[in-house]
Amino acid sequence: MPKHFLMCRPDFFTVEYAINPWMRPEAGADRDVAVRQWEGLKTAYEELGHQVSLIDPIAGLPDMVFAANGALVVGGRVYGARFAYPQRAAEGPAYLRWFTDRGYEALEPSHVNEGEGDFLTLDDVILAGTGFRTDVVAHQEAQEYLGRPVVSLTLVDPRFYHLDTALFPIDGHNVGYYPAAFSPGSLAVLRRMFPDAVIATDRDAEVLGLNAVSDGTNVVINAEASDLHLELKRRGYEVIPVDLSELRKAGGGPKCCTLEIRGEI
Ligand SMILES: NC(=[NH2+])NCCC[C@H](N)C(=O)O
Repeated sequence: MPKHFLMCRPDFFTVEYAINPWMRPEAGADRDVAVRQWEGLKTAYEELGHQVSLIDPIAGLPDMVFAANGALVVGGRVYGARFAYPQRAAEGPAYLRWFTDRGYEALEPSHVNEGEGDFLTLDDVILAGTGFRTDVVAHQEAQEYLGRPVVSLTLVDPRFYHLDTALFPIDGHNVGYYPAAFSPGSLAVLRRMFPDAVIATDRDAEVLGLNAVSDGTNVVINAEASDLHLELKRRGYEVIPVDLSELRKAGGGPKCCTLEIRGEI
């Protein structure tokens, strides 16, 4: 089944502030390299038959490339984002406007939440992260608006500040995740819900290997996550490695650059 993704070209990408432990403004980042790597990701999706729509980047919003944070779209309904840090605040309304301009039904959120960075949608449940960015009350707001069960998971390692840095849906019913990123209670929930999950190693997690995008057959994943590649191949998945090393300097990977639009209007 082809998917529909929203992406944002990193034309204004920089690392000029630090809101997660990956970001080192003094080290900077190369925008041209970032654009080239991002083009590689977009091409990978298109070659797999997925549709990519684009939102115009805005000068002064260097993290806008991380489209996953812009909203959560399920069944054609758009739950808007409200960013935790002022540096990214203007992205929420910009992404929301992209959808309302195209006729989508949308909710302006009352609570802090960073879209698909912290909400990952499976067939029967939405997994929702909290602890660093998204307020747990936003989980309830999303459940009420989208009419899907939302399960809250608490993140405890600041390197894995969004749920999508520590876990990814492999298909509609199973996930891969990094156990050390979760609180003991949340880890017990994951073990109960997903007894057959793919468990990532420290090495996978440290290259943001969990920040992957699967269509149920193909997994688009950071090139360096070699342990995960092997395990996914062993399970019969097609591994599509991408190099997003320049965007990782801002704490992002393939999934961060990708907002899935589920259910057209
Ligand atoms: N979905 C994601 N994990 N996005 C990555 C966002 C990176 C961005 N620099 C931030 O800290 O907000």
